[in-house]
Amino acid sequence: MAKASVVVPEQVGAAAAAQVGCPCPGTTLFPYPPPRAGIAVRRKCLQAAQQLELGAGLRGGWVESMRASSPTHAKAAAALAAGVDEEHAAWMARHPSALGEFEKVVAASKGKQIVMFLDYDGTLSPIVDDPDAAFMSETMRMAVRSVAKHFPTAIVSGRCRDKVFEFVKLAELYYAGSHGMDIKGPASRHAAAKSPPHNKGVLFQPASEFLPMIEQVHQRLEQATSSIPGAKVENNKFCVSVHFRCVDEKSWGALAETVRRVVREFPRLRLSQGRMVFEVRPTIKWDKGKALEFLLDSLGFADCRDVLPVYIGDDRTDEDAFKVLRRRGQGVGILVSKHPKETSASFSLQEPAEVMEFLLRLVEWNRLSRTRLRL
Ligand SMILES: O=P(O)(O)OC[C@H]1O[C@H](O[C@H]2O[C@H](CO)[C@@H](O)[C@H](O)[C@H]2O)[C@H](O)[C@@H](O)[C@@H]1O
Repeated sequence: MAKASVVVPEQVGAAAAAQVGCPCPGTTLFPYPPPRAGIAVRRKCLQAAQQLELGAGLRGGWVESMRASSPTHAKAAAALAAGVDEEHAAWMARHPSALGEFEKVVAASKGKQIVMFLDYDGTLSPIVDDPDAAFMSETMRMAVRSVAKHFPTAIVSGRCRDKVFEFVKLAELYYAGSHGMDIKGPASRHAAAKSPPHNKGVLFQPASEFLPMIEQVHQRLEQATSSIPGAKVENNKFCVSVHFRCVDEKSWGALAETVRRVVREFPRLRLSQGRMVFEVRPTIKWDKGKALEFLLDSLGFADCRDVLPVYIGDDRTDEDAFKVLRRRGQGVGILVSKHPKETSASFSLQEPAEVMEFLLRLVEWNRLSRTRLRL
């Protein structure tokens, strides 16, 4: 494991929260130990594609970048054709399987509290054409439920929080929707009683002022892309996704140009790219990495050496969280990918089925460790 040692974590989450106006920086929002029931909380082309910032001069590279966003598309096909297994082997040596190296992962947690962070699409559910049909299997749900019984567990997704909850359906988890811009803790009668009815259990929404703007850009994007067959615009509350998975490749240039033109009308919004999707979001300095730190702080682990955050994700937006773990020198970043990708994660898993296996092994390992301690 690249970063097995623990460094003193800074209170970056609290500071970041303060930066965007968190009402309660440095405060423990989520009581710990975690609730049993009811307590209130992804070479060159790829690099160029990390951020399609407006005015970045990447016009010519947009379609290349859109191709690169589908690992099963150009890069993988080219790699297979050239028979470059070596590249894959070298990548696996740098990012070994979290299952193959399971003992190393759990050894890093010795004497520490594991906190689980799980991305949704491509991590807990397989990637499908229709974003509204990205269902999670019942067996995966049971695995996540078991993990949450042992460790505080959060879902960190680009999706709107309500939508990801509809898919996951587990009230005992922490949810960070809209790429971390909408954070909520587990359902708790006590906390709900204290919250205004419209705001039950909501802990942090650093981009609330952008809501009207997101509505506007959503409408403009729907209007502007309606003539492009297969384009789908998804309102994720504090951000908007424009999907091109079902758009004919010949129309990708036109779609990219359209999205770019619309987003230019909104200087306080920025454009980036995920897996066959454009992401439009506020320019605030908030991402999945900041959400991870916010959640750790809120759980009472701000200055704690005895915590091991484990973050599993498949997308470019998950890289922000992997970078935070590297910077802190604390935790385990696991990228879900069958293909070599530039990543700051230390380990890899190939697909959601392996994520499930990993989660179940973790539960079993923890159960056995606790039993051994009792004997
Ligand atoms: O952070 P995540 O939970 O991974 O969300 C990122 C985006 O995921 C969804 O889109 C992706 O999955 C779809 C369903 O498999 C697929 O059709 C699409 O091509 C992928 O990009 C979601 O629909 C987006 O809103 C999220 O931003």
